[in-house]
Amino acid sequence: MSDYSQQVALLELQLNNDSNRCLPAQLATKALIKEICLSPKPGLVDMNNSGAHRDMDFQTFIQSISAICVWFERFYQYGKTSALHDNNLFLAGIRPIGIECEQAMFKATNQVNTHKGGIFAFGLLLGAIGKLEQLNLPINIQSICNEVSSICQGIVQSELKQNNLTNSVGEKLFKRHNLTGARGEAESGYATVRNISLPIFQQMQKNSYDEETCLLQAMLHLLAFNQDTNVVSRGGLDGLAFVQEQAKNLIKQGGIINPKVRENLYQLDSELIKRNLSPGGSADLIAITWFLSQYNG
Ligand SMILES: CC(C)(COP(=O)(O)OP(=O)(O)OC[C@H]1O[C@@H](n2cnc3c(N)ncnc32)[C@H](O[C@H]2O[C@H](COP(=O)(O)OP(=O)(O)OP(=O)(O)O)[C@@H](O)[C@H]2O)[C@@H]1O)[C@@H](O)C(=O)NCCC(=O)NCCS
Ligand SMILES: Nc1ncnc2[nH]cnc12
Repeated sequence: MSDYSQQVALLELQLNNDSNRCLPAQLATKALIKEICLSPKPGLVDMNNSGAHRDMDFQTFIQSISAICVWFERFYQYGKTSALHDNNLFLAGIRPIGIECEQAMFKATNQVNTHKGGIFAFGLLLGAIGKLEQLNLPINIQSICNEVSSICQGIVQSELKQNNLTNSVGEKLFKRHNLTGARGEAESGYATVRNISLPIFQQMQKNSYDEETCLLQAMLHLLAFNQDTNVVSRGGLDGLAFVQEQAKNLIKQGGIINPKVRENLYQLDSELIKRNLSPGGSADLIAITWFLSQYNG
């Protein structure tokens, strides 16, 4: 068994052993476990190092997952009980749960932001699945993503274009560079995942590569194409262009199935650490890629 599979199995036992929890909540927890274990992830926290982060490490992420996974059931149940609400009301109702979950994360990590983007995304995905289930509608990649997109319809317009007041990282970057970040990705129904990383992940699976290799290849494509506001907040648009160019170069060489590229990933990790660049948004999308792959067909 690879280090990745061993660590995933260990953490599954430790963090995901409550069989009373609904399946979507268990899958979301699994997705976060797989993301943190996947290594090497350039600039990000993984099993090898803390990437470009000085305030968090692998253990911080385990504490974070342990604190937030108990909230996943709440998002799903909210989706069921609020299935008949219109989309605006649905979103307004799920946000306080998201904020409470964020607070639980900050408490568990000593105020470090490990999964703010992940909570936002999985809150919406689990809420959408609960709603679909309650309405007896089909549950698959397309229907889940359509539902998140409907729930978030107008969120970029209303929170980034009009009421851009709180000056969160996302709001500042929208003003400066027109980047729509986590909100844009949700409103598009996870277009970057559906159009880029998920097809790559599925193609690799079809070609019988192991899960770790499939996820690393999906990650390379996210690094190459995702407009990651975390990278921009630390390194500006030049930082984003650098990460994307490097990843595109590795893809051109065949990606992760070329053993030389696997080696180069370690070099890219060192380079991003040196430049203080961390693709935290892409980390979330890795987890979402795996999660959605479980709803294929
Ligand atoms: C809507 C919110 C997510 C608001 O947050 P904000 O206005 O800050 O929005 P964004 O910058 O757009 O994104 C927030 C996080 O989303 C991830 N992200 C970034 N780019 C993308 C992208 N293109 N697609 C998808 N997701 C993206 C990213 O999260 C990850 O990185 C974080 C760790 O990185 P780090 O570098 O450590 O970040 P900081 O500590 O902030 O900075 P440093 O000082 O270290 O440099 C980690 O969170 C990852 O998950 C972005 O950070 C949302 O917060 C909100 O409204 N919350 C309320 C709850 C809610 O509404 N929930 C709804 C339903 S549950
Ligand atoms: N592995 C990781 N490293 C840094 N930031 C992240 N945000 C989500 N996952 C992350």
